[in-house]
Amino acid sequence: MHPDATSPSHRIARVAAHLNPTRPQMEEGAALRPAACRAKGGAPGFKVAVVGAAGGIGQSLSLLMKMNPLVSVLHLYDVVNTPGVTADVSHMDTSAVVRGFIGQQQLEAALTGMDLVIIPAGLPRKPGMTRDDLFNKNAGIVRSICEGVAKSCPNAIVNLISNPVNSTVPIAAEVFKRAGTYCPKRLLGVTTLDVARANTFVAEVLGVDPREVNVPVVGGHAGVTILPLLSQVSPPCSFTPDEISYLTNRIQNGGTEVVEAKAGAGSATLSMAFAAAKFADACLRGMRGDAGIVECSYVASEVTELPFFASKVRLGRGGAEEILPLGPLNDFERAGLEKAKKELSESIEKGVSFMNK
Ligand SMILES: NC(=O)c1ccc[n+]([C@@H]2O[C@H](COP(=O)([O-])OP(=O)(O)OC[C@H]3O[C@@H](n4cnc5c(N)ncnc54)[C@H](O)[C@@H]3O)[C@@H](O)[C@H]2O)c1
Ligand SMILES: O=C(O)C[C@H](O)C(=O)O
Repeated sequence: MHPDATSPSHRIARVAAHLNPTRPQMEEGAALRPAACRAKGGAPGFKVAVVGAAGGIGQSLSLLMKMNPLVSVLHLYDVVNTPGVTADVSHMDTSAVVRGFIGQQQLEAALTGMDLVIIPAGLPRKPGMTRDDLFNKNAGIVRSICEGVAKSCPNAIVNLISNPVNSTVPIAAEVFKRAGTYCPKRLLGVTTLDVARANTFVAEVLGVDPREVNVPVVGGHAGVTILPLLSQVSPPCSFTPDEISYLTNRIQNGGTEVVEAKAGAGSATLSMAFAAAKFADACLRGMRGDAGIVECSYVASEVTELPFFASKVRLGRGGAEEILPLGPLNDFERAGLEKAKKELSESIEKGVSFMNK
């Protein structure tokens, strides 16, 4: 260590370097290092990147991940506005060291060494659009980010949020296959918001606390592909046919409900950040070796004849260690499953074809 390294003037110089937003590190790709003022690198925990960190989901998600005690290093990457988000989040007095990265030339630095990469990058819907209408813009964004993952942190677990999830997960799988880094267990499409909505709406109907309710939601993440299994709600309960129809419709259209309420200002961001943080926390606990961590996720699967499907998965050190079976379905759910599979199959094919063009 330099003899003056711990002197007050040396420490102040390093703090000042951080506070100058035009300092050379940012241009050279070395990133914001607010915590470099003191050696904090010893804190145990995982290295997590949020890609799309300056967006509606990304900002709240960055805040929530900074609050997670399992995170020791938090990298925030976006193509715009990361310095401000990074400076802001880095002032939270929690232990994770926060570093910011901006622009394609810093993607590699942002991803190198990461254990978990959470991707909420890409355009959100406006009223009148389907998630599939985002395909043309978001497919390329997801491809380039996943190429970065394959190159810089091929062993990281990926939580993919960008829509249309039913197609972006197959795109990511193709990118990793081409790079020779594909491990199906490590690629997880985030469908936790469907479960959060299902728990909320079911709890409203039952008149109980949503935290006591767990509704498996299987299939995919768009319209009829979102299939809540209301016959398998925990704790066990029953619904009238009207309640089943109301709940299924509301859960399948929860995203559209928010898009319409926001009236052109985007889609779900706050509830999504909450759901993504919950899912990431479950992944991190699994990676740490905790037992019995089960969440729904859209993954490579043999639960149906389709190559990807959302269902309950057991999370472990390597990601989705086990894909759990669907369990017994009633007639209504079996009919829903057939509709879901038809649409899912087209969305999966669309993602794979995009990569084969
Ligand atoms: N899986 C889900 O349940 C779910 C829920 C809500 C939203 N979403 C999806 O998440 C995505 C983001 O939504 P949002 O509301 O945060 O949108 P947003 O527009 O507010 O933010 C997106 C961010 O991505 C960034 N970005 C664009 N291209 C990028 C790239 N190549 N690399 C890194 N960052 C890039 C943008 O600069 C922006 O900051 C959308 O596709 C949306 O449909 C998914
Ligand atoms: O509905 C959207 O477009 C965003 C997201 O997929 C959601 O379910 O809220």
